[in-house]
Amino acid sequence: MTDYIAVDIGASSGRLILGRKNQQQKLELEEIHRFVNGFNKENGHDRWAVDQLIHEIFIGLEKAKKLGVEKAKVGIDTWAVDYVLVGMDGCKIQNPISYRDQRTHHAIEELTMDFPKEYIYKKTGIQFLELNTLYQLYKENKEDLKKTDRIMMIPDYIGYVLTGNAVAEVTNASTTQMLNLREGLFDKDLLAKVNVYPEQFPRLVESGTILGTIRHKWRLKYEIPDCEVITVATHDTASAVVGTPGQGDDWAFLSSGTWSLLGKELNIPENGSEAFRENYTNEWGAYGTYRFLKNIMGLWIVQSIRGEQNNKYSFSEMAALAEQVAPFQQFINVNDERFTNPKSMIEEIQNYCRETGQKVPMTTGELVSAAYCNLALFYANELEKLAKIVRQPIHVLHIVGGGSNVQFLNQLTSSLAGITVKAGPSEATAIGNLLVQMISAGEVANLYDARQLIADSFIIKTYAPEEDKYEGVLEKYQSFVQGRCLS
Ligand SMILES: Nc1ncnc2c1ncn2[C@@H]1O[C@H](COP(=O)(O)OP(=O)(O)O)[C@@H](O)[C@H]1O
Ligand SMILES: C[C@H](O)[C@H](O)[C@@H](O)C(=O)COP(=O)(O)O
Ligand SMILES: [Mg+2]
Repeated sequence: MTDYIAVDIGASSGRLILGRKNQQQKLELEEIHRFVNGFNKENGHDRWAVDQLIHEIFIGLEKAKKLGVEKAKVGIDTWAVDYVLVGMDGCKIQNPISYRDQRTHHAIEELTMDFPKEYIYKKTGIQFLELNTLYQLYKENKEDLKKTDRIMMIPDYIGYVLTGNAVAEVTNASTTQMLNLREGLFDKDLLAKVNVYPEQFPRLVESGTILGTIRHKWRLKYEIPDCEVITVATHDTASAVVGTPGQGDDWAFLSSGTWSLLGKELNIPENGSEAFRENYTNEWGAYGTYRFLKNIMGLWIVQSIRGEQNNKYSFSEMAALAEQVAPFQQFINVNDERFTNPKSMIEEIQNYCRETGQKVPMTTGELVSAAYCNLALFYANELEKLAKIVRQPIHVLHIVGGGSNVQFLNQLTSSLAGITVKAGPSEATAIGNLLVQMISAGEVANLYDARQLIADSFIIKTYAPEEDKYEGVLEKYQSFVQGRCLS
């Protein structure tokens, strides 16, 4: 029986999860290590401590060895868009800058002055977010860029440090907004626009490619199993979509973690005028699919509230406090860029409500209820648009990720959107990571069988709309947001 280890590093936390098929042919998980992730100010920018993340991975692998794992396959997935500049000496030039750093403010307007957005969208089908790699490279330190031999996306860089082999895995490479949909390569015009040469990116590979074994020098330093690294769907959201047990074609996914990513898995990209107008993206998925989705601010808002209160409450305690508050006391456009990285999320929410003449949430319960209610409203509003753009009905929303634990939010979403919600698994990203490894090892036949295995192995909770509850609330929200631009 082969052991598989998923390394899933989201924006707020990382985890190593050991997976294997048990005697009953069910997928069995064991969380062997969890650690906090986050960015800090360093050399004038918000940066990720990537060496610490790599150290945490080795600590997790040492724990696997102590559990008796002698040999394993390993897959690494992380958040998107961010990258490491690697110099001629093969070493990183600086710690990678976080996508929430202020440096890309107004970068879209600047870059698209002489490079129309419609043209970029036709080429790439990727949504316009200031955090995209394209705008980060546009604003990158020119001296550092000149010293750069390779530009590696975060999970590719981690795989490179572990094995010595550098690749650009397509699901995460697509989030750069520099992959040409038609050519299947980095777009020459966009590379030139940001002064990057094609050879500065490693070769593109599909999910499921064997990257190599962990270098001997690491086995001298850490007591770890004999590991072979597989390049999985290295964008964590791509792994989350693989790990979503959707069946048939009337389902949508909501990867609910630090970000909420709401979308549908398509077999051909949808980069027409309506998708462009609604700023939907066509991130590449595993096995030739496309993740037609929209980024929504997500539980970052709740994480920020918790952090500002010195983690006084656990997330489940915060959810319980929110449930005691009468819902929908104020409307908030959660995608307003003011919530991307404010000094104080609590003050930003309160100022938003003051400026719009609404009740100001003061207690933790009121603040978290405002976050949940307005996330659910955003989801319901977007589901209507999503179904229209893809010209397919959506009857089921699969909510996966940590947010799938929030029963109150799951039920609100089902009632507002008027559709069935299926919640779980919360570790869908890690599960999707493991399943791509199992498919590449021939232990699971394909994506369809992988999703069947998930449905058979984990408890998925179903929520049905509560008839006539919150009658008219969505319509009132829609007219409120029409009065304010909704990104
Ligand atoms: N038991 C819980 N109750 C309420 N919220 C939860 C619970 N577990 C996780 N969450 C929510 O899920 C979020 C983390 O989701 P996760 O998918 O682990 O994020 P990421 O992968 O971005 O680190 C937390 O910020 C929290 O809001
Ligand atoms: C900027 C990207 O959209 C972002 O990386 C997002 O895809 C992501 O990382 C979601 O994963 P979390 O687990 O961090 O919410
Ligand atoms: Mg995650």
